[in-house]
Amino acid sequence: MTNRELMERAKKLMPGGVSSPVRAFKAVGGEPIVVREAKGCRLWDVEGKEYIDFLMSWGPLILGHAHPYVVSEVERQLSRGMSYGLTCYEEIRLAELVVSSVPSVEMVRFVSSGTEATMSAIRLARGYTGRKFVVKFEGCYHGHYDGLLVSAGSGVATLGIPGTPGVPEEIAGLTLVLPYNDTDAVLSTFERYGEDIACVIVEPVAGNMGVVLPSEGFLEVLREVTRKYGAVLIFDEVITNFRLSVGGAQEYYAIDPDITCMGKILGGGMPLGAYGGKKEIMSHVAPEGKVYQAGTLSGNPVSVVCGRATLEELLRLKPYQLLEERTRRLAEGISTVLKEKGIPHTINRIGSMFTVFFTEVPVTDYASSRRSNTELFGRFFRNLLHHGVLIPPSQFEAWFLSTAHRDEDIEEALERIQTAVRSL
Ligand SMILES: Cc1ncc(COP(=O)(O)O)c(C=O)c1O
Ligand SMILES: NCC(=O)CCC(=O)O
Repeated sequence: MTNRELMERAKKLMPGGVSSPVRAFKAVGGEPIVVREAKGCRLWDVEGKEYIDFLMSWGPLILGHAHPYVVSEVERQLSRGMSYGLTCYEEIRLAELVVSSVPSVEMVRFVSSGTEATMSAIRLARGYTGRKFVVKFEGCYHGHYDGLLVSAGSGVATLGIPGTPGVPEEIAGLTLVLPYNDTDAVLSTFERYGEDIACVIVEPVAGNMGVVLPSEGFLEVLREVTRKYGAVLIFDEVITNFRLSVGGAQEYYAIDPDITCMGKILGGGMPLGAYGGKKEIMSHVAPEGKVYQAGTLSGNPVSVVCGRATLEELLRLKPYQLLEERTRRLAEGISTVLKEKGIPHTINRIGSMFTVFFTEVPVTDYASSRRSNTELFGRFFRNLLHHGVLIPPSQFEAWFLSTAHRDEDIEEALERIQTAVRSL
């Protein structure tokens, strides 16, 4: 069976042949691949073609695919039951790890995805403050919750979907959208609407307009102004949790948010999300408080074991320095290859995540990231895929490294990328 045959079958059964829009390769063109299996930093499609993987399931797999310890812990759990609908021992173990690792989190509620985490965090912020406005930043993506799809990044940016039919104006109107890194806009918005703002939600390092770092003082201003006006500061760390450091971006930048949204690495590849924060705020969540939020499969035992095993391994390995060095070497190597070919580009990188933008201008917000040459990105993506390198099928996403990407894999990837770029 070929990728094409299977995608044709898939398209008759599922919209676009996918379970999530970004998987359809729409913005980059070419044939989407259908995955057969993956191990470590490598992935194989149904035709048996091998890829060095820098998509890494969009972030969760910081230990690589099918890490032996994680797999053995998950297998052990599988035979003990896949869902109980009651609190289980493994949930408590993961909660303890999260609370001891993430500086601002004193209590945590597990959910099943990043979207559920941000949606629930917004509800909690509104319930806690009794206010309705939400401040978000252009090009940040916080999952597909109605009020957060406004001016969103990721697939919404990639597919150029303006707003989203199905989100009523009345709901979109409660979201105030500001440019990322624009502290003046933040301050003037608070001067005008401050008493009605429930929360600011931000990716402390943006990953969904491509990687964009917070400029100096940006996160500090968010912390100060929300505190001054009694609004809740929500860090969406769905990408950055356990990626920039064990304590995430809040530890990296030493900022103390009120609520943190988690996902991806938290579940180590299984469906799991969480939101957590100060006891003062989390005690408003039902049944302790009145803000309702629930889930049949929330805190699923298999997911929490997968997450627990992943975090244990991260705490044991402390791989952040090594990941940083390897990622730097890869990013610098790509830059050299592109320079040889005379292709203007900007690479934004932090730790083990980065984006190659096809523009010379510094990328500091959504407007500058949109100046990238997406047609060239499409060709770059397709050539890389052809030569066995899998990266996110969008200019507006992050590449991820894992501990399974060894030095020799980085060398091999750079050789493949060089060949791919030469034939651009
Ligand atoms: C920063 C951020 N928040 C939230 C989400 C939503 O998470 P999920 O796709 O698990 O619903 C994502 C990714 O999709 C994300 O990158
Ligand atoms: N950075 C954006 C995502 O991770 C989204 C993945 C998806 O929607 O399938």
